[in-house]
Amino acid sequence: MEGKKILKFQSEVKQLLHLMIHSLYSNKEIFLRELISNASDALDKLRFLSLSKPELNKKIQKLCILISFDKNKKNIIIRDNGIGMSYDEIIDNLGTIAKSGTKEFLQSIKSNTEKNSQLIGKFGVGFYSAFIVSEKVSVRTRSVLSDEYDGVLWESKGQGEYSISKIKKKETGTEITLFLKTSEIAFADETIIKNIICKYSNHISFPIKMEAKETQKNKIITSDLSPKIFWQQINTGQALWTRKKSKINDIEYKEFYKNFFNDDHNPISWSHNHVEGNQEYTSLLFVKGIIDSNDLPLNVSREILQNNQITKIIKNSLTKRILIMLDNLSKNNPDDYQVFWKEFGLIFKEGPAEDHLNYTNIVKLFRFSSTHTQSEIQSVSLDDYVSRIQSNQEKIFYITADNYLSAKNNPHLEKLKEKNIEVLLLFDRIDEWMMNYMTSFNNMEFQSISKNNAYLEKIFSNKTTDQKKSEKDLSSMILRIKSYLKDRVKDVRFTSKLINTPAAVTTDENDITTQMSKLLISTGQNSPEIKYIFEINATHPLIIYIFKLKNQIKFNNWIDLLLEEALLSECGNLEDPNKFIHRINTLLINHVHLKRQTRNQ
Ligand SMILES: Nc1ncnc2c1ncn2[C@@H]1O[C@H](COP(=O)(O)OP(=O)(O)OP(=O)(O)O)[C@@H](O)[C@H]1O
Repeated sequence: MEGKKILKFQSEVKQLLHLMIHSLYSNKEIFLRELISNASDALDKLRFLSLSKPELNKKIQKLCILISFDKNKKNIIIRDNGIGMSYDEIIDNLGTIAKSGTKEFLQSIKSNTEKNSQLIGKFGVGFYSAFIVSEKVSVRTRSVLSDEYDGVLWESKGQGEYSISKIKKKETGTEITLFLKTSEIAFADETIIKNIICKYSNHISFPIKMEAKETQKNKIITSDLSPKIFWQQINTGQALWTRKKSKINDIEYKEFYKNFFNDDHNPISWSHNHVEGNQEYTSLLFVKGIIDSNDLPLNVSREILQNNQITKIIKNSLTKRILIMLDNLSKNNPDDYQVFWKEFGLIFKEGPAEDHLNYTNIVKLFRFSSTHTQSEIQSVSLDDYVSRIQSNQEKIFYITADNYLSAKNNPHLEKLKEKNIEVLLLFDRIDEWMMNYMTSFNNMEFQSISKNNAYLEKIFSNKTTDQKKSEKDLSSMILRIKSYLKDRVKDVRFTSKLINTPAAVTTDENDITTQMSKLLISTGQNSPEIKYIFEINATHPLIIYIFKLKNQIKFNNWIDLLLEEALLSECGNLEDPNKFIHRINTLLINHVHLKRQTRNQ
């Protein structure tokens, strides 16, 4: 041993170690998963390095991870013949935290003490988890690029400092010895170690071997009378996705997902396929997924991989597969699909704009709130909508608003509700933008009911005799309003859309909608000013009352009030709310005076 140095851990490592050791760590056994995963990474790195250094080829013939234990010495040893570490690398890797993920983990831990133990499971916390069960950890390592006198011994009790010295090490690779705390000595046990490996590390593609003694069952033919030690492979050595679908049960898929992706929850669904043909690959998809193919180039720069023709073909077919998987889930297990939609619906809504190729299959998976279900829960599919459509209905109606209640109570819905025509209620912020791309379904166009349009006119053209008479009687009112409002509105007209509401505003077919304008403004862009069409319900008692007003000032005041009400309902706010409040108060005072006068007479 040469030049032993004592060095201090970076302060974040100290924090992490403190947490590891003192937090309520219910899941102590994961220390082995983390160390095996590091060993497996080290083997992968060596394999990768050998691509550019053929002299390392013979080292990659027998890559493996060896685990041994000694109950009496209270230790567990994890060995790999991977890439190893040099003196400087070990200081960088085991003395500091360079990974942003670990920093993020520390951050979340600090602000969320209650969920600490849950959180630890979510992040791969790596090497330092060894200190959960060990009072001392010793690492003997030698980089494949160093000679035998450049081995390194790193030791620490996990209390703020570590020692480091140069040693002679014959083999390249890393050997980690865990000196177990007395309270954790139970981990030095064959069955326990085997179970942990099978639970967390079965999918590791390198053999994980354990020291085993000869027993009656696994007798080795030997002339020697003393029991033989040999290395027994514990993991199946075959990644889960490479096994036959029929030989894997649901529990294995679920456990694999949770361990591989560091997730506490079970996957909602998965799709496991082996494809043969021009390209051969296996995929196991949980939205997060694994693709295993020998056809991909070994030169794994992300750009090269993404632009590769084979990657593009695989990507296209996997997108289709995921859409089929979701479609099956939505049909066979709508409750689980609802969980998916709640979590990912917003992202999914980017689909029509981003992926024209799969447009039909994407929009089929959309779920909406509608006037039929009368619920904020987005559960209506476009197929559901079409199945309930009226015999003469040619379009799919929708309305966009800031939230469910303003969509549901929008006055534009009044007549449609009476006619039993279903309307989709869209109130996610992305919806208005999405509707620019979601133009049709099953050859039916979408139609916003707050936009003026010839088809909507047609739907409402079937006016009652009362309505026709009222509109005829009140026809002069339109001109009177127009000459007062002038260019404050684009047009004034009668409407038969409304029942309980005296007036409403709509936008012209080719004009920008209120929601789109709001979206532009909220993203810091300029929005053109909207000129609304002011629509009057000629059968409403208030309109009939106003029509009869001879006093022009009073008439104008009422028209202002109706326009403000309509704008408030459409936009959710007013340019000058105080003016509106003042107007209402004046009208109320007049009303009270009038009542008093009548009583006094
Ligand atoms: N057996 C090993 N052989 C070679 N290098 C290793 C080994 N174990 C750890 N290392 C080095 O130490 C670094 C830190 O390990 P640590 O487990 O803390 O984090 P990580 O492996 O980068 O991430 P994760 O949190 O996902 O495990 C690794 O990135 C690797 O470079």
